[in-house]
Amino acid sequence: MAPGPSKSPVFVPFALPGEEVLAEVDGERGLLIEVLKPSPNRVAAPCPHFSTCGGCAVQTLSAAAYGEWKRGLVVDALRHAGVVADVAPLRAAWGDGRRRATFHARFDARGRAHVGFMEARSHTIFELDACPILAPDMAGALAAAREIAQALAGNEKPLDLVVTASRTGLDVDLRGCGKLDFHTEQALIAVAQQRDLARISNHGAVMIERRAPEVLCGRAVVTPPPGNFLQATAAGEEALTSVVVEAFSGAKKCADLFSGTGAFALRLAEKAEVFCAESDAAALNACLRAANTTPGLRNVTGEARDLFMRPVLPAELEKFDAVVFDPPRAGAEAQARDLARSSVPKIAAVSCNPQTFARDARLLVAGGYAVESVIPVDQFLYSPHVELIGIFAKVSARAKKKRRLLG
Ligand SMILES: C[S@@+](CC[C@H](N)C(=O)[O-])C[C@H]1O[C@@H](n2cnc3c(N)ncnc32)[C@H](O)[C@@H]1O
Repeated sequence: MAPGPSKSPVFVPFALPGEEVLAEVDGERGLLIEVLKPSPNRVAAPCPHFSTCGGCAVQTLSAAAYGEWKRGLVVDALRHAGVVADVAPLRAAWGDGRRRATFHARFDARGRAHVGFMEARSHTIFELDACPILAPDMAGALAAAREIAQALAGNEKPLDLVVTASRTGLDVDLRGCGKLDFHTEQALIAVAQQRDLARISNHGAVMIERRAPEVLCGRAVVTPPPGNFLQATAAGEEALTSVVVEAFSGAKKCADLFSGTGAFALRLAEKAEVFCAESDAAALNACLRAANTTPGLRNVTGEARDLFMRPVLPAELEKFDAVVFDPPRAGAEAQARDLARSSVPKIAAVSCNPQTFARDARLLVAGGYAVESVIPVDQFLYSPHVELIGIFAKVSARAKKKRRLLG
């Protein structure tokens, strides 16, 4: 962001703070032509597709500046919401790369499928053979996506392919192609065989499952339902869950709200009984099945429940020593209100959106919770996305009074 000719700010993608640049300005946006005076924080972009591919916009910041910038996104959101908290340095959790990606496909007039990511500032597909931020287990994902898309060429609708690396092979869920006829399904089954894919589904409906996809959650082996949410990197899931497991050590009864397929629950169940609540019944069942088939885990129970409409109430929460909640980007306002009114001793809030995290944290603080730690976690290398985790402890009325007296 820089002052434009009219002194109103102009957003110039790929320019860094403090730089002097030559840009073609159109309204509030500028097209970077040349960097005249580079920032001392500027480094060379590591990816050859930088600035053409729309995927990874923030590659030219030095590691230290990048870490401070992402941490700053969390600091700003908390400050804006009026929540006082020390924010830890950014934890890099890229591990060996992304184990899940959504590729886009579009078809040209000759019926050729173009598959890849969107180009920067455009609706054109940027085709690439390899993406450096994908995990090695995603090798072959782009080639498989291209063959699948080509088999759907008659379809013409814009298509998305969600590809997840599982330990039994790639798991592909198609979005946007509608109901397929017999011949197209047969062509896709042939691609699955040739490419040795684990599964292909069409918007959650399994078309072919050659092997059940498997993902490890601690000691448990989960078969996620098609197109299921999964933390973007295995290292990210490990980073987030290890903070929660450590914060909840000693807890005997825990709850995992917005539990998905049990990333937190199945690890916590190594030491504690866990209750899960999640709106997606298929994800919840996958978690419960994994819990039941993993020797040595404590009891894991669950309820398919819409926590926006029907949050777990303070009276229901009383039996838990610790609760983790990990909602979608919209956050968990209703659930945070009820958690704030409970006396659960320890709460972990996990989020992919600093703004809604800050709003929910403010509710917890207003309800008598103290912020013990806030840790930003980076799974989405080179993107403006940041995950974060906050640990909160209930301050009893007596302890609160004592703290006030002590200043
Ligand atoms: C960010 S994911 C977290 C999943 C899991 N904790 C994990 O780490 O893999 C959010 C989860 O919230 C679930 N969800 C979305 N809206 C919900 C709602 N209204 N009530 C309950 N669960 C919901 C989604 O299905 C998804 O599993």
